[in-house]
Amino acid sequence: MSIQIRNEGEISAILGKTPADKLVILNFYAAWAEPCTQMNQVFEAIATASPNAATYLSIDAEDEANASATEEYDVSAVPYFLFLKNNTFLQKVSGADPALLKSAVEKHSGFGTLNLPAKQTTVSSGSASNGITTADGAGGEDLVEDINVRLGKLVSAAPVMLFMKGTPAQPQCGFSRQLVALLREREVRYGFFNILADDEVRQGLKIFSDWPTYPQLYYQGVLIGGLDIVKEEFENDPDFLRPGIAPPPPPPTAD
Ligand SMILES: N[C@@H](CCC(=O)N[C@@H](CS)C(=O)NCC(=O)O)C(=O)O
Repeated sequence: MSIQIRNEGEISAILGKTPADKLVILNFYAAWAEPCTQMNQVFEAIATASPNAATYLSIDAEDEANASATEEYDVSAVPYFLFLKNNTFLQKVSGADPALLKSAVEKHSGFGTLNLPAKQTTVSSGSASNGITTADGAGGEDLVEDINVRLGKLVSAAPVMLFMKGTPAQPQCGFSRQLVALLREREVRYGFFNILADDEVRQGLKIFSDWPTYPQLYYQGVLIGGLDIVKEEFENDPDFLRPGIAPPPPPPTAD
């Protein structure tokens, strides 16, 4: 079984007492992201099949207590696996790719071939980005359709979804930083997508939602707006986005 990390200090303590030749694998995940659920199962299956091959750490990338770790290890998307030995970076595996994760463990642990149940090593049909599994577009009309299908899934990936520049732990723009601070202040739980890591989403969502800028906040797949709108909503309604209470309808257009 992997070790569930509760704060950044636990990672340092474990790294500090791990022998120099032993592999350490950090699994950064988000609870709301379906590809993370799948990869968490693969991670646990590997840890169970080969408990001595590595020290296996599971880290909730959205937990405030782990914010400095996600910053230090530059986690901009989940699932995200980091391979370390003697505190030195060896490899990262980003996205939901069970076969790649398995082969990276085999390569760096020196423990040979891992025997896992077949279903644990099947690569899903899509590629993963920012924690969301996407369809592989074939081109032309199919591709356009796939982008819209993908965006439709993305905006509903969590009840409250924030599309931002950077991550909550490391916002890359003042507007995104302010919106993260507002949500944190109001204790709103949300999923996030770093649009700087995916230009297709960055440009596509502007058209899809007819909103030209970031951040963009969605509630149950419906656009609420950018920073100015969300700020206004919080000022006008103390219950805005409070769990169990629906927000007012979204504004018709960006100005
Ligand atoms: N007043 C806007 C500010 C947001 C904004 O102007 N964002 C710009 C700069 S970070 C943006 O996203 N530009 C489009 C882009 O970078 O793709 C709001 O309420 O959200």
